Parts: sequence; structure tokens; C-alpha cells
Amino acid sequence: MSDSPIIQTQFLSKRYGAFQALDSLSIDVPAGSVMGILGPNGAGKSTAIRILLGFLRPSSGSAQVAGYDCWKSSVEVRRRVSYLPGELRLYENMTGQQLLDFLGNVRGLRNPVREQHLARQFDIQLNRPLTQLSSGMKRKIALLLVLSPDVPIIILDEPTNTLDPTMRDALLDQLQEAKKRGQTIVFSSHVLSEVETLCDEVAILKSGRLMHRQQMEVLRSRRRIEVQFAVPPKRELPGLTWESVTPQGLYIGEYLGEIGQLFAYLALESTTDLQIRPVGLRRIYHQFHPASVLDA
Ligand SMILES: Nc1ncnc2c1ncn2[C@@H]1O[C@H](COP(=O)(O)OP(=O)(O)OP(=O)(O)O)[C@@H](O)[C@H]1O
Repeated sequence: MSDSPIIQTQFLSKRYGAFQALDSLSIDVPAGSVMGILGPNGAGKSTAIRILLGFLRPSSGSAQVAGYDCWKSSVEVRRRVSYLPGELRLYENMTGQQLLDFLGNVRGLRNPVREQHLARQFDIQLNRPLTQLSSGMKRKIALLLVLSPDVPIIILDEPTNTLDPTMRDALLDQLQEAKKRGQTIVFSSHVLSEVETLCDEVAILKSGRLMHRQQMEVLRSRRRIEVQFAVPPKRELPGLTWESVTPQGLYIGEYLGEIGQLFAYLALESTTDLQIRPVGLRRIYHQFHPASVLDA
């Protein structure tokens, strides 16, 4: 992963008539990293993504991909990006293989070995006409089309929609592989768990505005802890903050620091029980979207 951004937006705004769908969004995505865009329905995720692809013109502000302005040089941008739209429109009269051949020849960035590998991993029957396939099967073919070419950037709009749990896991594995190959990935989602496992950074949107950016590495080093002490602790530990104590003497708090130091501290106190887990994205997300219901 490099520090130089391969995707950037500056004060990006989009109005549909009088409605402000995106409001001064400024983000940057380092080359080789994975960025998750999170937010409830209508937060502006697809709008932002469609501006990045050059399908929508910003009302104000600007966006660049690989140094190219997304609106003025959209052909250059799309040459470098593999894109999965939220709503699929495939050529239904073709088989999966015919579609691969057709689009592959148009774009010219095919990787036949990866195509076959993905077809096996996703359990895709490439010889059946798309009209005979379920919506989930069509989505698998679309994912194969997006993940197989040798492009530096992959942008996916809610990629796990309509996928069964097995396929969802297979997709997350393949996105990890793409990251290992050095591809930059941006994807939108409602599902916290998949964002949590895959992303280096998360942008939380609300009503078109960027509410929060979260480096996942920082989040992973924060832990929720619950400790039962026989008697109240006598010492303090840097990085450990107690938030509440129950009448039964259960101390609840957060710890940011070396785990060995925490254990050494607890060993010196009258610890009788302990629960420890990462803070998790859910806690951060709900600061901005308290009413949203998302999975664990
Ligand atoms: N063409 C359009 N004309 C008018 N309003 C639009 C148009 N496209 C999107 N919007 C509005 O802009 C807002 C942002 O929509 P967008 O599709 O970007 O949200 P989203 O975060 O992708 O939502 P979802 O999770 O439901 O896909 C919504 O309120 C939507 O109704």
C-alpha cells in the first residue's frame, strides 16, 4: 500500500434539482488500500461512486482517479477501473462465456487464467444463457467480469447484495486476493461485518455528508473490557478508562494499549473474571446512525 492517493475528491457536491444528495465530500484513497463507504439508504454512496466513474457530473467540487478528472477524462478513468453497479444490466440473451468474450474483447484487459479460477471459486456455469439464471447467479457472473481484468482499481456498489452466505465469503476472499495483488478497492455497503474484515479505512456518510473517517487498524487496537474485581482496583493503567461500574463490582471500560501490560495490571489487582473484545465498527457507526439496523 502506498501513501499517495489514487482516488481523491475535493468538496464534491451533487444536487438533484433542489435536493442535495452529496455535500462537500473530501476523501482520498491511497493506492493499494481498501476503502469502505458506509451509510444507510439514501446517504449518497451510489452518487459518490457514479461521480467517480464519470457517469454523473458534480454540481461543484471535483474528483480524480489515477490523476484524471472523473468528469472531463471519464474514458481514461474507466480504462483503469473495474466497476460493479448497484443495479445490473447485462446482455440477457448471451451466456456467461459469450458475455466474458464480448466485454473482454472490447476492453482488452482479460486475464483468462483468473477468469477460470473465479468461475470455479464462484461455482458459475458459464455455458447457460443469462435469462435462465437467478438474480444471485447473474450477480456472480457480474463479479467475475469485474474481478478478472488486470486493472489497478475496483469499485463496487453494494457487492454482496443478493448473495448467499457462501458466495459472500467467497467474494470477500477474492477481494482480499485483489488487495494482495495491489489493486485499490472502493466499495459501498450496509453490512458492517464485511466492511470490518476487509477495509483499511471506512468513510461513514449521512445525508450526503462525510460524518467520520475511521482507520480500521486504529479501531482494531481499541478494546472493550469488562472486569470483575473482588475489591475495587487500587492502581491506574495508562490507556485504560473505566466508563461504568455495576453494583456487583463489574467494571466496564475501554483499553488502548499493549495487551501484555493490561494482563500484568490485572494480575496485580483482585481480578476474578474478564471479558475482552475489539471495539468494533458497530459502536462507531451508531454514533452517527443510532436508528439504523445493520448486521453484527
Ligand atoms: N436521479 C435522481 N434524482 C433525484 N434524486 C436522486 C437521484 N438519484 C439519487 N437521488 C437521491 O439522492 C439521495 C442519495 O442517493 P444514493 O443512491 O446516492 O444513496 P445510497 O447511499 O447509494 O442509497 P442506497 O443504500 O439505498 O443505495 C437519495 O435521497 C436519492 O433519493
